[in-house]
Amino acid sequence: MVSTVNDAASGSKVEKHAFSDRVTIRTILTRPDGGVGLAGQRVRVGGWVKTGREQGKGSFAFLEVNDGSCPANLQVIVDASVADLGQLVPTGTCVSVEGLLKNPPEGTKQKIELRVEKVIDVGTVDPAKYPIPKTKLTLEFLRDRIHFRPRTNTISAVARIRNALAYATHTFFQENGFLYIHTPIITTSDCEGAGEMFQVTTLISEAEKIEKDLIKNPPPTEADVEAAKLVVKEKGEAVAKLKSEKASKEAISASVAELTKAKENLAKVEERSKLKPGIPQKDGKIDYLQDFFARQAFLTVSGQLQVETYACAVSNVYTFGPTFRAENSHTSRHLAEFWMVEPEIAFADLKDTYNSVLDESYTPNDSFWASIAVMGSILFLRIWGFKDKLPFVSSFWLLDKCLDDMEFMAKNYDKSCIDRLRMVASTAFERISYTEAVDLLLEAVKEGKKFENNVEWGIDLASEHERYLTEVKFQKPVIVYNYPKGIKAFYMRVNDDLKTVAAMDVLVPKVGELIGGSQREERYDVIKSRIEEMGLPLEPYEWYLDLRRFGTVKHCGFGLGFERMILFATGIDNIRDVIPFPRYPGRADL
Ligand SMILES: NC(=O)C[C@H](N)C(=O)O
Repeated sequence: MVSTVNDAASGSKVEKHAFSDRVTIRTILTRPDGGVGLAGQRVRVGGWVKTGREQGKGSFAFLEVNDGSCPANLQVIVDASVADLGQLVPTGTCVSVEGLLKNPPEGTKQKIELRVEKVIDVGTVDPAKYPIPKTKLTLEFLRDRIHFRPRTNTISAVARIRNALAYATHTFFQENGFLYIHTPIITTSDCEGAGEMFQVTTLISEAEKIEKDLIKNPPPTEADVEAAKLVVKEKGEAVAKLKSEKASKEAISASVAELTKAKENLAKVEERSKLKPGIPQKDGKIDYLQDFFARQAFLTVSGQLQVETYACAVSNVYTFGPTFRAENSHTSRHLAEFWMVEPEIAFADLKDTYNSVLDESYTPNDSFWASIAVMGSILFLRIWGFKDKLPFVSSFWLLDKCLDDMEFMAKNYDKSCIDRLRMVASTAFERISYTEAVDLLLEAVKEGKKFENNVEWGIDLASEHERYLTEVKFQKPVIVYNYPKGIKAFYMRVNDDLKTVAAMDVLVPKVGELIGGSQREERYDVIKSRIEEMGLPLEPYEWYLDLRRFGTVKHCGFGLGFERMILFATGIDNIRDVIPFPRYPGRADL
């Protein structure tokens, strides 16, 4: 039995995994001594062979085994007397083995290796057929083998970083008194009013079912219905006759039973005779009353509107979940399904004093800065003047939790990713109004900078504009605020100039827009006319208007694109590679 074993010499022990009889490779290799102090201990490990080779004329084999608990592989040595080596060496083979940890001979790169005494289980691989046989494969190639890509160094590192950032997000909000609200995935309101929603309906599958059924069992004809009606009539008359003849109770109830059966049959025949192929229509339009929810429903584009109902009741809330946009975007920064962190705070407004709040030379050095989700919150707190509530801890969350993965990213994808995290943590963010941003872009154009998209006041900034501001002009995160109301959503608070809204976007190097937020319009009359002005129907937003009719409160919130934060942290170029199962036009594998 392999369990925790004490090493008397060093006092160190290797921890057994809580839910299996193995130890994770992480517990061996990520110790400060690299595992040296564990020599002599007996352990069981399980994992997948990254590379394997037979040595010494087939007398033993070296296997590099990885179990996903850390980026590093454990070197495993198996003698030919212990197992069939040919079965163990192909890349992708799964092995569960038991043996003794040993210090390898001087001069080798490993600090500790496992000498196998017993092979417990093998999940074999036919190398000629294994879809990801080589170790260096492009990320594009891996997108076509989505079920195997977690076995690669990059995708497993991304998974660990993603996990750490999700943990950081919840930790930050939990430690700062926010309630996590599970907003619905299926919704009947279009938060952004942009009509980019995926519809949720059973009308199509129901119609297909009916069509198939009607082919198999053709619907009853009018004559069938008449015949069934006739049977009911006859059975009814039979009952009446028996009753008038004062027949026995038994005879009457038998006859009533037959009548009931005939009536049931008629109901069925009538029901089936109404079945029509195709989507149900009424007055020339699709009849959503017959849909699953008896109305049109969609996948959410944002949890904001619903989370506002909780902000307007329990004050500090956040939601963190998947959101969906049916936007035909083929860029490296858009997904049809992505995760968003959305805090919402009541009793908060865009303070006139925020200048002074931001100008304070606060140099944060806390773990939460490493999670950019949290960076957003800190920004939020800074912008809205809650600076005294900033958390203070001594190290970077991501560098604390996943230093080895971050080093892997720095080595293979983006040399500057770790420095970028540090920079964001220690630099005061630039803060400019939209009008100033447009002026700066126009200035750049004058000086010869070429943009594909025309620059003028009133445009929605394109990603090339955003990246110019954050990467070239300021070379640090930039908060752009007070956007023209014409390009922003109906719920944003109209500023006194009546031309702009109290919105802010946070632009960061590498990704451009990371966060979009705003103060919400709390004035009933203003928001009602904004909805109308934008040509949106009032009826679906009546409940939202109620929040302003009854006990309205100033409140603010933002949405942070979780995958964009991972792009920012890792330096990976394409957003499709930082979500486990990317969905984009033309693709929804698994
Ligand atoms: N919660 C937010 O402010 C995010 C916003 N609803 C968006 O989707 O951009």
